[in-house]
Amino acid sequence: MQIRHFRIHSFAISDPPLRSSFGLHAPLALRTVIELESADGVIGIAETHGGSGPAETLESLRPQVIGQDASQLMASLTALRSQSKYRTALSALEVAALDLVGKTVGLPVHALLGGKVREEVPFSAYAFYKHAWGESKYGEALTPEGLVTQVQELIADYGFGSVKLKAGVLEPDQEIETIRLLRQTLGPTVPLRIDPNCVWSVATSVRVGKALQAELSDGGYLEDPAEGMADMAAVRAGLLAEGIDMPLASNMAVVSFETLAEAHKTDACQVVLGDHHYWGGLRAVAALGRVCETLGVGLSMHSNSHLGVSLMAMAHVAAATPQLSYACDTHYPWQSADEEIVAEGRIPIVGGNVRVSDAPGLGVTLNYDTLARLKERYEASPIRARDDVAEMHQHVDPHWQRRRW
Ligand SMILES: O=C([O-])C(=O)C[C@H](O)[C@@H](O)C(=O)[O-]
Ligand SMILES: [Mg+2]
Repeated sequence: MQIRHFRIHSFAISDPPLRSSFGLHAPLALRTVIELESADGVIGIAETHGGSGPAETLESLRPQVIGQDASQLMASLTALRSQSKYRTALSALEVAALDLVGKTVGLPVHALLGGKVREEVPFSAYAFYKHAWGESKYGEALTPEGLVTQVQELIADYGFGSVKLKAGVLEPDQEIETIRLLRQTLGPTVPLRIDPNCVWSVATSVRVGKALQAELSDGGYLEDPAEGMADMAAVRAGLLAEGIDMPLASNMAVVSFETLAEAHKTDACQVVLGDHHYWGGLRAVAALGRVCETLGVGLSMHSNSHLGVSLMAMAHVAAATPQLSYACDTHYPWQSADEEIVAEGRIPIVGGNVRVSDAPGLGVTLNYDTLARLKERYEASPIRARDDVAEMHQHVDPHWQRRRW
């Protein structure tokens, strides 16, 4: 399993005009796929964040990757683990190495992680306020009613059993109304979660939590309402003082084992959104499950605009992590079917679930024609990093600034 070739592919995929408190998604989202090829010609793959920064960090590790045995690669890179700038690159290398090992020995990645405790991994509908332009089949959603229509369409297409609202876009009262309308429309049993990406003050966060006490209970949560550990802890304390034991979830204050330890001291986070792309890989997320169990904290999963290699890697680790207590996030429905780089085709989401593959490795391989097309798009575009503010300035409001409510 000696690694002979290390290929790094930067590419761009279409992305609809989705809104968040950070601004507006650009028409192109950047991704990277890596390939590790062994002396026997077996290829392990992984998908990670895109643009020049991630590609350069991966490139800088080439001398430490070439010539290593794939089964020992992560051990050989141990010294870099403590440096946060390498965490995303190490995560991608770990996934690709596990895929290579799995494809060589004939075992699926979930088996290499200790075995699957579930065949199907639940994912949540990820609803966004959205503009009309672009080629997405989902139309404009800039009102509570528009958002509910979008969610109904997502559920009709994928059967999702829970819903996340990307908030921090409209006035908080309109977002409260959106969640209430979702509850009325979807009935009492669909868990709802709301994530304004830290754009609310402590007082607003507590006010929204109080207003949505009923709607966000029973499997829902309030995700990253306020910025930083101290404010998250203050929101928690404020809600408890009102007699509201609503879980706060986080992928912004809690981004590592170190920050989880800090959050635990102040009760700032009751649900961690793990993400193998930046927590250190699939085994780090599996370990996170153990830590969450020990701390009495729930586990969910964060996503970003992604394709099937990333989605299937999430499915493998989620299948092998007994502590997963919430449906995972995924942006997958926002990506175009004709841009899927997985040769086996688009990963089905049925009944809100992804069935984890039992084929060797991740169970997916690359469609090199599609990858070549998406790489050409990357080369032809000047975009090398995500900039949602610039998109807002260009397409919505030249004076837009991130609002703090
Ligand atoms: O839960 C989250 O914070 C995310 O999913 C982060 C993403 O970047 C999301 O805000 C987006 O796609 O705009
Ligand atoms: Mg979030």
